[in-house]
Formats: sequence, structure tokens, C-alpha cells
Amino acid sequence: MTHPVLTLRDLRKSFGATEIIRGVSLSVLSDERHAIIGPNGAGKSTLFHLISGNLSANSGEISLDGQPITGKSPQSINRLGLARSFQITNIFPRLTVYENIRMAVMRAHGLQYCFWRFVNANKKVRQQSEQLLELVRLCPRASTIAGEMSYSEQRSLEIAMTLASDPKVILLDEPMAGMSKEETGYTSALIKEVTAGRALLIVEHDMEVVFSLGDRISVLVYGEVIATGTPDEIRLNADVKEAYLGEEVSV
Ligand SMILES: Nc1ncnc2c1ncn2[C@@H]1O[C@H](COP(=O)(O)OP(=O)(O)OP(=O)(O)O)[C@@H](O)[C@H]1O
Repeated sequence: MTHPVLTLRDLRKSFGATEIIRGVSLSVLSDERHAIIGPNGAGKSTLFHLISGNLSANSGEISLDGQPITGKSPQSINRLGLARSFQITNIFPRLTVYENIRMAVMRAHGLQYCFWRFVNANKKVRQQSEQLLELVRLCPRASTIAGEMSYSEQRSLEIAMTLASDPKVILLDEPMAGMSKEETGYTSALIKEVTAGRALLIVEHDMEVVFSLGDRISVLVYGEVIATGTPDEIRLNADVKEAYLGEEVSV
């Protein structure tokens, strides 16, 4: 049943004397794709760092599936069911696609690298790795060196690795950055497909992607959420139009 799976309550973060996140409250439902948009410097990355535990908040609360996660380490937040995908830095460029996925699946099962030579015998790991490959349409690339693939293929691999831990919430940080229009279209459709029925929180500058992918959109301006709503509601919101004055939001 749909329920709020990630909740932020009056979250605040300052760097020195400057308050960057100024009382953000937000709820992400268990089966929605929720996009965060906002002008440059609004605090989107900072907000993601707070949620994933890479930065700690000055005040406020974050809960994941009802459990407080404020102040926990990124590793323990990850174990509790939140997976964050950073650009393509999580992949091992010299390993094959299959080896990368297998590594992520092993990690998700808590298997250490000293088990390496037993891995091929581990049917569960192999089956799950193959399923993930199939999900992101990378079966034909299984034995390709990851670093030699196109940017969007590397991104698909990264997404599969994020899904390996079967997370309750997925955070995607500008997944389309640096992509061509064609790659963007492909990756956006893939994200839509593989996150169906899960909670996705995405920061993305490409408005076409945001408005087609997001079930709901929150607009962050100067560290405050000025509006949350469906794409249609956001499109028509006067405060949002004003915040984006001079920028292109005509979607
Ligand atoms: N570690 C830090 N120390 C000091 N100031 C910081 C730090 N990290 C971010 N800031 C400042 O906080 C503000 C918000 O930055 P943030 O990167 O979160 O914005 P953003 O909305 O993600 O921007 P963009 O869309 O350009 O990526 C900026 O003014 C930035 O300079």
C-alpha cells in the first residue's frame, strides 16, 4: 500500500553563517517518482547529501520507512534501504559489465571479497546478476569492459548496481548530465521502467525529463520548498513561474 517512505521535517543546514537549507519538509511516497527542481545554488545537492548521510543537518528530522535516520552514516542509511546513485563514479571502469553487477549483488548480500573464488558457484548471486543485466538491457554487453561503453550504457549499469540492494528509496543525482538528447530519452524511459512501484527522488535540470518522469515535483528556491505538486500543478503555479523568471520552463 502507498505510504510515505521518506519524510523530511523542518530540515536546516548552514555552511558558516549562511543557511542553505531553510526548513525543508517533504514526503516521498513508496511508489512515486518525485523530482526536485530549482535554480542553480538552490540547495538541491546539499539536500541530497543530507538525506544520504554525507552531510549532517543542523536541525530537523529525516525518517526512512518510519525510522529516524538523522545523524546516521551513509553506510547504515544504505543498509536501511536508501540507495544513492552518483553520476558514474560507482562503477569499476576496468571490470566487465557482469563483474560490476556481480560486485554490487555480492555487496548487497553482505559477501566479502575473500569469497571471490566461490562466487561462480553461488547460484543466487549469478541469477540476480543476470536478472539485473536483463532489466537494464545490458545482456549483450555482459563481457564488455565497463569503461569502454557509451555514457548512457554506463549510466544503465550504474542504475542496475543501485537496484542490486533492492532499495526502498532511490536517489538519482542529475542522471542525464552530459547526455545527448537521444541518450537522455533512452535513459529517462529506462529509469521510468525500472523504478515502477518504487520510491524515486531525482534531481534533474532537464525539464522535459522532470515533467515526463515525475509523478510529483517539488520546487526548491533559496533552500525552501516553494511548491509541491503534480507536473500540471507546478506548470501553472505562479510562485514557480516567478522563481524561474527569465529561465526556460515552458514544458
Ligand atoms: N561545503 C560547502 N561549503 C560552503 N558552501 C557550500 C558547500 N556546499 C554548497 N555550498 C553552497 O550552498 C549553496 C547551494 O549549493 P548546492 O550545490 O546544494 O545547490 P544546487 O541547487 O545543487 O545547485 P546546482 O543546480 O548548481 O547544482 C551554494 O551557494 C553553494 O555555494
